[in-house]
Amino acid sequence: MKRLNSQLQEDGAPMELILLLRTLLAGCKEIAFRVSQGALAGVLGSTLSDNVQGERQKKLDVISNQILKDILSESGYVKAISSEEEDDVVPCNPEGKYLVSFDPLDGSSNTDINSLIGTIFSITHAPQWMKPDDPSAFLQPGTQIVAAGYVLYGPSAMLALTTGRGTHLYTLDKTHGGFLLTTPNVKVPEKTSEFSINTSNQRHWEAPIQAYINDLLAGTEGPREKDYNMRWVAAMVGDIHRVLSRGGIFMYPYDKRDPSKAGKLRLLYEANPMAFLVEQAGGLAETGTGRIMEVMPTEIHQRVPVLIGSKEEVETCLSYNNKN
Ligand SMILES: O=P(O)(O)OC[C@H]1O[C@](O)(COP(=O)(O)O)[C@@H](O)[C@@H]1O
Ligand SMILES: [Mg+2]
Ligand SMILES: [Mg+2]
Repeated sequence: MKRLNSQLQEDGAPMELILLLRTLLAGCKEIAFRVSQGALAGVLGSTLSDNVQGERQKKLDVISNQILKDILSESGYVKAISSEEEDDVVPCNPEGKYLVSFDPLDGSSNTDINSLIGTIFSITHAPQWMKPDDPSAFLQPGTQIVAAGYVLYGPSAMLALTTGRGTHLYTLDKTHGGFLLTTPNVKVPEKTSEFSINTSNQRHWEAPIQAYINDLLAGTEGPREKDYNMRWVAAMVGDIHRVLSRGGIFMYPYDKRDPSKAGKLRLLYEANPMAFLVEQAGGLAETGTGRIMEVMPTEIHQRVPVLIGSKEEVETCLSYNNKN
């Protein structure tokens, strides 16, 4: 099986980007090991502190964040880091060519129930004008991303990665510790009968989303004349991996619980990297009013509504905006 390195070279990735990705993934392998140790290593449970998102941090949030911060800041390739778990950007090597944004541990509510969790990341060029502690350099639209991916810590540790030449899936071979290419150029089916949304928020959704979901739930008796199945992993990395693997629509739309927030999921750490991966696999990634990757960020912890997945299903969902 092909190794990560040769696929990245085949995709024309510059050597320094390949070395940065290998460094980042070495951190993810360390996280995969810590996660697999679970209670044996005392990594389960919560800390006593809340992060800038206002969420109680899990021990694994803090551990994963520290592992990635250390390995990236020592690498020399990175000018600065922005993390879901850090209030501000973390300055690294002033000569570094790249910026890395990451969600060190996605699916935090799953850590203590041994369910799916992962790490999500994206890489952009570091503007020469920027000072390493300048957050404005991170306010680049998703169209500027040069590499994005996630590592899913599941029954097997899997990597989904794109450098803009398709999306490939790799599996971590624990015998020699390398990621091997298991699905090259994965394609998201255009049609699906599977949707993914936290329906406990239904009463807070806007009317078009309410109508769209009601029609899915109506099945063959309804206007869609087809039965749909529902899945919710409560970890975006797990739900998007299912979408990449067999199609579907994953949604975390705007809801009225907190009108000051445009959604729950973070643009830089979650929505943009997942949008790049799914678009490179032939799917769509929308906010409801436009392409996620064209959103011009205004701050590093910005949230956006998310509708991602099978092309025809996302288009149908968006068409409900025009219905009375
Ligand atoms: O608890 P809810 O409303 O189901 O939200 C689940 C969503 O929240 C998240 O867990 C947020 O990510 P973090 O765990 O990194 O904070 C997503 O992975 C997931 O899609
Ligand atoms: Mg997350
Ligand atoms: Mg997280």
